[in-house]
Amino acid sequence: MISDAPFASPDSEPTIRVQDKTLLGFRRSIDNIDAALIHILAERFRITKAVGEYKARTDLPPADPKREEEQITRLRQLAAESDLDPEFGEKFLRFVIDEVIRHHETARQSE
Ligand SMILES: C=C(O[C@@H]1C=C(C(=O)O)C=C[C@H]1O)C(=O)O
Repeated sequence: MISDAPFASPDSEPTIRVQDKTLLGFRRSIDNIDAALIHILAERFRITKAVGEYKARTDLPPADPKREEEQITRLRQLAAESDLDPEFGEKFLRFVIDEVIRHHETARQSE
């Protein structure tokens, strides 16, 4: 629950105060990180769009399972070294790669 009230009423869960300075400080950092993630993802999709167009022009298949496996292995390793759950790292990358392949299939159909 989010509230302006300084105290939680006794029978409810603790409330999050919108002026909580500590929480606001954390959230400013989260806001910057989320913005960076969006910019990084946008750049990645900008380049994979070019890859999709190139593959469609040159009759290459949309997906490259060997390359995906190499990337996933590499990024699982990086995740482990950075204290990020490698399972989560793989799931996230798989989600992104599947979307890229879908775009490549569309590019191929419209070629
Ligand atoms: C971007 C490519 O196309 C696909 C998408 C990949 C990705 O998003 O990392 C990797 C391999 C391919 O299945 C590529 O072949 O490099």
